[in-house]
Amino acid sequence: MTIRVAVAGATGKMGRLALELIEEADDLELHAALDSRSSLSELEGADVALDVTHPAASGAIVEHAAHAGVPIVVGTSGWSAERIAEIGHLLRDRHESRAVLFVPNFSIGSVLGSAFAAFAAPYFDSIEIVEAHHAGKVDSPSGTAVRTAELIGAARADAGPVSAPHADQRARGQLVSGVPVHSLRMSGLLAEQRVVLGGDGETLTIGHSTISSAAYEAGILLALRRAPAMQGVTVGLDALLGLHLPGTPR
Ligand SMILES: NC(=O)C1=CN([C@@H]2O[C@H](COP(=O)(O)OP(=O)(O)OC[C@H]3O[C@@H](n4cnc5c(N)ncnc54)[C@H](OP(=O)(O)O)[C@@H]3O)[C@@H](O)[C@H]2O)C=CC1
Ligand SMILES: O=C(O)C1=N[C@H](C(=O)O)C[C@H](O)C1
Repeated sequence: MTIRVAVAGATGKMGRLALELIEEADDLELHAALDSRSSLSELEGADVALDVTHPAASGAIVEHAAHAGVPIVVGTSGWSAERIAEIGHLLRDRHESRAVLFVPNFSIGSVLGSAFAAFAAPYFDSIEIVEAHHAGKVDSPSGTAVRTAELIGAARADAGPVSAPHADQRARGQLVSGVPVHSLRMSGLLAEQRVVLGGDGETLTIGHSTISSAAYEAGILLALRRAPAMQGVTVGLDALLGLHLPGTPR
């Protein structure tokens, strides 16, 4: 069966990548390609939508897809846990069961890096995240860093909060789930993240570098193929990869 995909953000870097993947895949077909001037009604009738736009635009796109009964994969960053929870309420209020799949990072290596950090988190009281992105990225901290910090917080439900001394000083980063996150925006790179975990006499560093957008291809395809059969709000590719992270519902 062919899956008809509507791409919001089709003129952007991620959108153009998605169009190439859809063109090459036998089981995917382009339903609509939207840019900032398009009517959101173009999403309607698709088997699945992909949102890779801008944090300021993503909310309306997700809500339109939800109202139209179109499952949607949300790659756009800048979604907080609170806003994601609001989408869950919206779906429940409307008795709408179609999937809204938020994917903070389509890179399988990045998903694994965040998972490894969650597995290690209960064993180290000091944990900080340093993420670095290209200068064009408008949101900070990155969606990946927010997701990683939330997973660390969940994994430490029994161990207690991370030790983050002097966190009231701006240079100590932004606390997300109690984890200090430090954001760099600069030329010369695409996306990197380091999670540094400190214990007695040792540190453990879990690092991931995105060298090219090819890193996102497998995750985009996985999400587009699986979302049409999913239900409700899901965050991250972890469950789709069979990863069961500590402190998260099975
Ligand atoms: N989840 C993941 O793995 C990844 C997520 N991202 C995220 O994906 C998003 C897109 O990134 P990228 O492709 O690099 O961005 P680009 O700036 O290259 O493209 C943005 C796209 O969004 C469209 N757009 C911008 N503003 C609006 C609006 N108000 N309404 C509707 N469409 C709009 C643009 O259309 P127009 O041409 O008309 O301006 C363009 O098609 C970002 O949030 C980024 O952080 C990025 C990489 C990986
Ligand atoms: O804007 C980007 O480039 C990226 N955004 C996502 C994020 O906020 O984590 C994913 C990846 O890091 C690239």
